[in-house]
Parts: sequence; C-alpha cells; structure tokens
Amino acid sequence: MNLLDGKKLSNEIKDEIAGEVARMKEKGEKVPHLAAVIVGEDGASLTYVGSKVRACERIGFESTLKKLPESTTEQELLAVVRELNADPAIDGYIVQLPLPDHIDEQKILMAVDPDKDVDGFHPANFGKMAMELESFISATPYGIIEMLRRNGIETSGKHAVVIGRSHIVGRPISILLSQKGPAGNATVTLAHSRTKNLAHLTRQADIVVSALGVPNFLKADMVKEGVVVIDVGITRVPDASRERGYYLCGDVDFKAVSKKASWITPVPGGVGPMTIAMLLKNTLLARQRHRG
Ligand SMILES: Nc1nc2c(c(=O)[nH]1)N[C@@H](CN(C=O)c1ccc(C(=O)N[C@@H](CCC(=O)O)C(=O)O)cc1)CN2
Repeated sequence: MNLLDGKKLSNEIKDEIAGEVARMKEKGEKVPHLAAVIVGEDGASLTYVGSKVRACERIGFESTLKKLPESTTEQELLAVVRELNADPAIDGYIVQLPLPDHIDEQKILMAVDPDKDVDGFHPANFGKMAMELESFISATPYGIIEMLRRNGIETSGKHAVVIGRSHIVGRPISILLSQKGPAGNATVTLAHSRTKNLAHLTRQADIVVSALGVPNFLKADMVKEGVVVIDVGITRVPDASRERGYYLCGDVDFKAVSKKASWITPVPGGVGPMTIAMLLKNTLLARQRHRG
C-alpha cells in the first residue's frame, strides 16, 4: 500500500507558490490577497478558515478574515459580498460553508463575482469547468486531481466510482475524472443516497472517491485488490477521552481497506490539506488574471 500524503504534497505546492510570491515581491508587484468570510461559531469551520489565513501568512499572501455573528442576516451577508466584489485590493475570496440555516447558500454563492470566486462555486465557474474552459476549479476536487497527477496514478480507461453528489466535491470530481485533462479519461459512476447495491459498484472500481461524511462507511469487502482510495470525508467523532473532545474519522475503514489498496489517502493528512493548497493556487491565478 502507498500512502497519498496530502500534507507533504500540499507543503510542496505551498513552497512553489511562496517562490512565485517572492518573485512578485522582487519585481515590486502586488502580492495576492485572499479574504475569507465566516458566519457563526462552527468549530470545524473556524479551524478551516484559521488554516487558510495561516497558510496565507506562511507563503506571503495578504489575507483578510471577516468573522460575522451567527445572527447575521442574508441581506447583511450579501452586503459584505458586494463590498468584497467592489474592493480592488481583494483578488479572491471565499464564504466558508456551511452557512447558518436562515441564509440561502445559493443566493450568496450566486452573488460572488466569478472573477474573485476562488472557491469555484459560482455557476459561471462550475459551467466553465464542466466545458473544459479556463475557470477556478473547486479546491477539493482540484486537490484530488493534483494528488493523482503528481503521484503518477493512471486514471485513463479506469473505472472510478464517486460516492456523493455534492456541488463541492462529488459532482465536480466526477466531471474532472471523466474529462480529457490530467488525471482524467476515466469511466465514472456517480453514486448517491438512492444508488442501489453500492458495494456491487465499488467492488468493480479501480478508483473509489468517497465524499459521504459517514465515518468508516467503506469497508474492505466493498473494494477489490489494488484499488486507489480517496477519502474526502472528515467527521469529528465525539470522544471525551481525547484532549480536543473528538477525533477525526474518514469515510474509509482505513486499517482494513489499506491492506487491499494500492494507494490510499489518510484522514487527517490526505485530501484536507490539499484543499487549502489548491485554494491558494486559485488565489495566485486570480492575482495573475487581475494583473492582466
Ligand atoms: N467555502 C468553502 N467551504 C468549505 C469548503 C471549501 O472548499 N470552501 N470545504 C470544506 C472544508 N474545508 C475548506 O474550507 C476544509 C476541510 C478540511 C481541511 C483540512 O485541512 N483538514 C485536516 C484536518 C483539520 C482538523 O479538523 O483538525 C486534514 O484532513 O488533515 C481543510 C479545509 C467545507 N466547507
């Protein structure tokens, strides 16, 4: 079994971006500026935006964090989005998901300027991605593609089964794997909550991407020998005996599945850190585009 080490690879990508930022500074150019908006106090979301801001500091980006209270109304959040759209200092920004229930997520994402949409969630970017046009590709699927590509894992002609049809991960990764580009040309099955006899499908898969959010869902008897397993699920499982009061658990029964897999991502340290690295890459791209 080979480990797909997302932490190591994300550090390599961040070093590459830091090198580019250093070159920009030498030339007296403006460095990329990422803003993040978070509404409420969800613990995991606070961790993720904290990681994004720290990563910016590490590689020399400017960053702005807008922390809004849980009580923020949809109209107030829309006003912040419009402000960021209009601010020439900001190259790209993200609105951390999930949003509180009283805010319509789609309405907010639709209001983000597609040119600053470094999350790639706006329909203009999603549509361009699906049509193989230049766009911002959502950070998690982009990170998975980069992991496969940089580790030389063959996807062409392989059968990939993606579990989960979310707009953030399942649907875009199913499109990217089937495209002609790098880590593409796979034959893709997109499975979801209404899929019948899922194990029958996953047992045929050369590549399984699980983005379900159900701890230890994918068992060893659901995959074949030599399978490549990408675990996108990161669930905080309460555990009073731990210092943090929880532990992180992926969708994959790692101990058992890793015995059959040729390649597998761990949780933590797999897809998660790649998400941060690819967001930074998108922000660098946004700066380069704005520079013209
Ligand atoms: N606006 C967005 N919201 C969300 C996105 C996104 O891409 N844009 N994706 C996820 C959360 N996410 C990024 O925001 C994210 C998830 C996980 C990690 C990560 O590094 N995980 C670590 C463990 C960290 C911990 O909890 O201690 C790991 O897997 O090793 C980074 C970013 C939903 N929302």
